[in-house]
Amino acid sequence: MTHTWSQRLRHATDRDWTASTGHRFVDELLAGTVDDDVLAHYLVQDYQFCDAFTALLGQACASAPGLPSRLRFARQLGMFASDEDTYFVDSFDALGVLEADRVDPALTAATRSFDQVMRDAIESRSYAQVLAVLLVAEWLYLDWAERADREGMAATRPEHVGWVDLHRGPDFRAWVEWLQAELDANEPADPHDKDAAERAFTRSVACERAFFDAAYGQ
Ligand SMILES: Cc1ncc(CN)c(N)n1
Repeated sequence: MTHTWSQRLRHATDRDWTASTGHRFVDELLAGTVDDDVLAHYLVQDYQFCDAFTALLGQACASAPGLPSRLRFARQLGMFASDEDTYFVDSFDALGVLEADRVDPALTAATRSFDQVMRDAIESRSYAQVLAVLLVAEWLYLDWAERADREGMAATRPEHVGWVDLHRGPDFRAWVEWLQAELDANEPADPHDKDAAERAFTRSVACERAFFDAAYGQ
């Protein structure tokens, strides 16, 4: 069976990928047992992740080869600015997160590393490098959130269920499948660009794992 470029990258990073989708944080989120301090810490860091992530979506829009792709990113940016931001604000309120931690928290090493990966991709302006990082961030999240469909979910609190629901369902799945097809359709002919995109993919998967670890202070 032949595999696409994105499938090969996914298999090459299986160790960090499955450690992320099967992470204790995901187990506890789905079970509804994640400690409030752990969740608050994770969400505070993730809100900062969202800054570079939004810029990355903007760069994808700019680097895309034409209007249909640009419009796809523009739609996703709109969703990100509405539904996802509302989730953060509501969850910060529910968890009693202080204003200073919402706007200017101390960043963990994991957050800084992921931020650097995203900013490197932005600076490259390479469509493949930008897509590689975006695809990991969305595909890996779809993969763990769909555990709720496969295994069921005991969680009921909006802070728990909301984070799962933002990363599953037909619209999010279609977005991830589109990103995957877009990366495969834009595999660079330039070996340096291709190599850099592969490194960006691999670094991103490692960052996802470290990001979950950091929620527990590891
Ligand atoms: C660390 C991380 N990775 C991915 C996602 C999903 N966009 C996220 N919100 N945070």
